[in-house]
Amino acid sequence: MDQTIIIGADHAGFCLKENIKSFLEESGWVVSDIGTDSEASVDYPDFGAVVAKSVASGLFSRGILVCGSGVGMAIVANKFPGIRAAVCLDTETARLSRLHNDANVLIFAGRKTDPETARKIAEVWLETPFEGGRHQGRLDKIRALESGRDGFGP
Ligand SMILES: O=C(CO)[C@H](O)[C@H](O)[C@H](O)COP(=O)(O)O
Repeated sequence: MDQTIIIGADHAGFCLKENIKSFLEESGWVVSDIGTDSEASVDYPDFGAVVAKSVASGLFSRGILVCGSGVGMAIVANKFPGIRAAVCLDTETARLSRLHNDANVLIFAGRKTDPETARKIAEVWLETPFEGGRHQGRLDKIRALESGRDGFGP
């Protein structure tokens, strides 16, 4: 698997981002950190968009985002066609987001998840493959929705 990954956070996710970045580097990943670089208040869309665009364009195959609750980053990241971003508060959700959804962006809640739990979640998420099979057809339908080929809407 490609061992490079892009990571970003807002001020509420900064501390957890730093911790996860160290964990990834210790585990042999080459990490591209796009900020933020402190706990000074910033706007999560600025960072979520950079990570999501970098993954959607194929520059990176995986990304990680952190904000306070995970919700803001999820809303931003999932605006980009090709992005399947999952907020994971536990390892089971992380596992399923890979097995069933082929999630390509992992989102943490910096104000809810402790570093030890986050490291376990990241490990499971990075190591679990996509199961394919019946799940591939569902991803194909999401792709069709993104490109307007779904038959719904105006
Ligand atoms: O978007 C969010 C909440 O849905 C994120 O958790 C942000 O990190 C949060 O809104 C930031 O809040 P703050 O009061 O500006 O620190």
